[in-house]
Amino acid sequence: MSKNLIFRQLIDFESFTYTYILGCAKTRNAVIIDPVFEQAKRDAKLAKELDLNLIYGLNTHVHADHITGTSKLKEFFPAMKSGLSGKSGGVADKLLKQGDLLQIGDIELEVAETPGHTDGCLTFISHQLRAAFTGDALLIRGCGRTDFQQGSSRALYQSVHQKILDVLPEDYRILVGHNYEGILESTVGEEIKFNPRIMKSEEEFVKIMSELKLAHPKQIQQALPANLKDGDI
Ligand SMILES: N[C@@H](CCC(=O)N[C@@H](CSS)C(=O)NCC(=O)O)C(=O)O
Ligand SMILES: [Fe+2]
Repeated sequence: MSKNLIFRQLIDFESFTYTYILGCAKTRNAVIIDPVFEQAKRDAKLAKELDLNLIYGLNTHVHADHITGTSKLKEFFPAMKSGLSGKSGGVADKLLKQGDLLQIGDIELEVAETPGHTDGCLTFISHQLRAAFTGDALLIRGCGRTDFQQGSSRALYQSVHQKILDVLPEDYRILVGHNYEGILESTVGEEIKFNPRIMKSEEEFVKIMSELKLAHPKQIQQALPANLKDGDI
């Protein structure tokens, strides 16, 4: 990892959400990706202890299973700008799209649109960290469900292949939105070799996804309306 980067992964044990802080060691500016409302105090305390100034709070998508911490974090970092896909239907300080580059001190974060789990899913790519923050589009040995929020299995299949697995080097880290089995991260090469859903043909993938039959997330009724307003509850 580049010496100029500060990187932390945090977990919310209620929703098994991973939150990431990526900071520039020189300017001390930092971004937080997918923070959770109930963990905002913890995240802000850690950022301050690391002498980091959160300038962006990004959401990979409008989460269905927890309320985002982006609005709450502004109580601790009033100048922080939230970011969300312009195609999500939600509000944020910065509406992001394919190809946007976010500058965080000396760190650059590239925005890739990866719809399918929701129509406004984004993946954030850091070439300095050699990592992709995939949200729920690509999970470790899995992928996001496609049965609500304008989900589309075909769109997800194309997104994950065309924007992540077919184009990024095999050593790039895959930093996901959730893992329910305690696995922290993966790599592009590992997912190409072992992902049992996405490495099938598109037709097989569509069938697998239609047969998942998962229960809806417990917090979906509160989470969706709150997250469309940036977690401002
Ligand atoms: N049981 C959890 C929700 C589990 C779930 O639906 N996870 C989502 C990501 S959060 S939108 C998903 O896409 N899962 C795919 C999979 O294969 O597990 C709860 O009640 O919150
Ligand atoms: Fe999700």
